[in-house]
Amino acid sequence: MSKNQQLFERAQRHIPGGVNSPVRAFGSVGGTPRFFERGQGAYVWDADGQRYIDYVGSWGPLIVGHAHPDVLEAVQAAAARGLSFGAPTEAEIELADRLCALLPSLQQVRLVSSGTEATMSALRLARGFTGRDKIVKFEGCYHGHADSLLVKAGSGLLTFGNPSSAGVPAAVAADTLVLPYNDVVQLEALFERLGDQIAAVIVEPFAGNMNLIRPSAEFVQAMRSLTERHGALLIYDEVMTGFRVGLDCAQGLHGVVPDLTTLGKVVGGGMPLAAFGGRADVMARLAPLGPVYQAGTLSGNPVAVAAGLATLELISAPGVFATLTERTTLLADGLNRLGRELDVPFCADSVGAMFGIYCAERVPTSYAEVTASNRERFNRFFHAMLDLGVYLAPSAFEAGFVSTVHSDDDIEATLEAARSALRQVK
Ligand SMILES: NCC(=O)CCC(=O)O
Repeated sequence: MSKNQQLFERAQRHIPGGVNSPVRAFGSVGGTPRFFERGQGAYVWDADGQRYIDYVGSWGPLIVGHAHPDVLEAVQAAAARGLSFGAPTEAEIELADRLCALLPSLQQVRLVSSGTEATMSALRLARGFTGRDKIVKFEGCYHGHADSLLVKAGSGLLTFGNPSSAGVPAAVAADTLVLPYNDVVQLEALFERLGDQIAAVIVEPFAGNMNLIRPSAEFVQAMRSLTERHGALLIYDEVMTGFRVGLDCAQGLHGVVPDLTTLGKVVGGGMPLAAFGGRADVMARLAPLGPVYQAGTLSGNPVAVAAGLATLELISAPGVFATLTERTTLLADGLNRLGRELDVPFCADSVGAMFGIYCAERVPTSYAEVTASNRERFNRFFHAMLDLGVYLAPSAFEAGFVSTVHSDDDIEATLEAARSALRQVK
């Protein structure tokens, strides 16, 4: 038995499924999850000493790669001053100032510890602000694991074929209205019918939890104008896209000013940190100013804030995002070329430093199209790549991530591996 297999056996004794988050299990691709011992730059090493080029990056946060010296130094210095105070610190102000400077839609921001907390809190705030109960989400979008959002959700729910979680009271789910992503006609019809009861529309502005799906310009425009017209809030869930698709996030690329934004992953640089923020009049409804309660012992944790600040500093340097975007495009273009060359229904797409790989003839634009892709071929491709030293997300429904330390050589090696993998799975 390999060390990975031994660890997996051991893990399953006291940890359900052997993992602390379902997407880590190789539940849909099969086989043994890799147990990582170390990460450096663009690479990770598993318990058997195998090295992989890593395109998961802890599911998004590691935009400057593993163990970046600047991030480590900031974290170590902060840790030496104390792990947590449960009281305000100056560094929190710095991070809030920085986020508000980077995103014009943020007038005020509150720090929390996970993306789930950010979306859950933003929704409660939207409901408290509007005095309305209903929310609109889109099929295949994943906004963390708060009850009201686990309805027709993407990520692990889609991967494991259980898109609406058990344990969510029917009464809670009843206030979550779910529509197909990119369907303007249905969105207009819903607002026509129930517009005065809808507190908010929450959306992944590029869907990254059902692989990578782009919104159409009409869809983006409709979400903004309909919410505005009907007194509902538009929540851009940028936990994944924030500082990942660009320094001005998806909202910058769309030219949209949402009412509220949620952030996570990159803002914490690999530490548990997330945020939600937006219009000052809305944020003023939060306790201790207003009646909407939201709290956290570790919110704005100084060690996490240090990691976030150091990461944002690194990616704010001139040219960083241009290079990141170029490299990610190089990867997607190369994968598209291989699909054509080898005559396999296989293609890719990318936005900023985020990419999608599809075992399909062309890039899907909807949940229906993406779920019609060839999952069985993806699973074999995943394993072939893993054997060749490339770590992709173990699911046909998750986006991939490139970091600032993936070199042109890494991309080239990945494309070489993909050529051989595609030949195997053809
Ligand atoms: N798309 C998956 C995630 O973004 C979150 C990772 C997790 O659920 O562990």
